[in-house]
Amino acid sequence: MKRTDYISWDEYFMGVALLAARRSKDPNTQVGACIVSPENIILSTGYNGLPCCCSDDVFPWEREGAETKYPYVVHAELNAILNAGGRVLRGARLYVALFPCNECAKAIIQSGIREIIYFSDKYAETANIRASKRMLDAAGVRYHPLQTELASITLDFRAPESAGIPQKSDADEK
Ligand SMILES: Nc1ccn([C@H]2C[C@H](O)[C@@H](COP(=O)(O)O)O2)c(=O)n1
Ligand SMILES: [Zn+2]
Repeated sequence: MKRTDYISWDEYFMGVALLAARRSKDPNTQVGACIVSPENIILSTGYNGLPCCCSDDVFPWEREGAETKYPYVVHAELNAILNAGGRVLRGARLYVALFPCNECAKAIIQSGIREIIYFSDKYAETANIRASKRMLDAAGVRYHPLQTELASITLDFRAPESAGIPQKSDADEK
C-alpha cells in the first residue's frame, strides 16, 4: 500500500520557499521564493539578500535611522526571477513567504508568471501592496494564500537509523 500522509505539491513548494528564507541575513523579515513550471518542476529559488559583492557584514540591516537596508536588499521574488538564468517562466507559479511588493509585481507580470501562492500578507494595508494587487489584477495574475492543514514540517538531519525513527524494512513488506 502506498503512503497516504505525503505532502501536497503546494506544501512541498512552499516548504522549499520557506527553507530558502532560512538563508536570509535580514534580522526582521526572512522571505523565500520558489518558481515552479506547469509540470511541477522547480525552475528557480531565491531569498531576500544583498546583491553579490555587497558584503552582508558591511551594508546596513536596520529598518530605521540614517542608513537602512531598504535601498540595498534584493527581494526574494526578484532574486528567484533573476536566478532562473533565462529559463522560460511563462505560465509558471510563484510560491512566496510574503505577498510581493509593487516592484516585484512588475517583474512577476513581465516574466509571465501567472499564479502567486503566498504565506503571509502582513503588509496588506500598505500603499505598496495595494498597488501590487492593482497591477496583478489588471494583468490577470491570480493570487491566493497557501491552503494547508499542516501546522509544521520537521526536517531531521540525523540519519533515520540513528534518530530512532522506525524504518519499514523489506521484510515488513512480505
Ligand atoms: N515580498 C517581499 C517583501 C519584502 N521582502 C524583503 C525586503 C526586506 O529585506 C524584508 C522586509 O523587511 P521589513 O520591512 O519587514 O523589516 O523582506 C521580500 O523579499 N519580499
Ligand atoms: Zn519586492
